[in-house]
Amino acid sequence: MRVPFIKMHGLGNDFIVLDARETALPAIPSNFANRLADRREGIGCDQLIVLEPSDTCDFRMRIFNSDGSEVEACGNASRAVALLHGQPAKVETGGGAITLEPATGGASVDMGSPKFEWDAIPLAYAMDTANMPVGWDMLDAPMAVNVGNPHVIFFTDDADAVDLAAIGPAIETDPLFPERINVNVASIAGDNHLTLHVWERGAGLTRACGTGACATAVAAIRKGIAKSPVTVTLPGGDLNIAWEQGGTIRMTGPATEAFRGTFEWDDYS
Ligand SMILES: N[C@H](CCC[C@H](N)C(=O)O)C(=O)O
Repeated sequence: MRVPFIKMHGLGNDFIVLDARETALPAIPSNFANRLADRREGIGCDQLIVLEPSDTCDFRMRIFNSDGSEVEACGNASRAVALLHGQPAKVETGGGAITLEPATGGASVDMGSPKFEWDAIPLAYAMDTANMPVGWDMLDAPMAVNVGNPHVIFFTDDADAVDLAAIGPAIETDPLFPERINVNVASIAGDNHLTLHVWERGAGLTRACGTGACATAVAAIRKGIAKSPVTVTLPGGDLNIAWEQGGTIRMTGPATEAFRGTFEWDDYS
């Protein structure tokens, strides 16, 4: 069965989008997302995004990392889907409902409210998520935030100097994080301006991570080292994150459609 796809990205964090809102697709088999995401034998992407009907929202967005794991949230893909959908929408995700507002060349997304409780991250045992008594090599005293998906955030003097490819996997899979974790390393780039690198759970180093930018901006505001709105500079470019204590997170930034095509479903299932 030939299936159409749309290839999109948000600041270089790239996606294959399958739109099953009008025409149902077969159930997503295990080992499907990772094979389609393979950059040599598949189409290649950081995440596979599947749009489906929803009983509670305008539609549902499912997110699969390139390792095949299905997860709760994807900020950059939310903006890409907003661009594709072309009008405001309330979208069901595993991490809760989000609101998309397309804007020229991208979108603004209400990502919902962050959670800080240790068991909402989740962590394997109780601790203060604003100043965690843990460390890995040169990274210590992180914060943790759930923005639909779980993030640990390290602030350091020079985020560009951290070899995140070397240390990221150990943190991602540490038993402290029963559902694994997205690993964020940030430094101050200026007033209300952060530099950020992310080792993504289930995808590794990406050129941008929208939920990582949200979690890191929220952590910086909570820590008192930045005020909303915060500009977050990732390797792929800038995102604008607005959040006030007690409110929801608003992420604004670009999204791009790269190309469209079709693939043979049976070759990957
Ligand atoms: N790796 C993430 C999902 C993708 C998030 C990222 N691509 C974004 O833009 O938020 C996780 O396992 O929670």
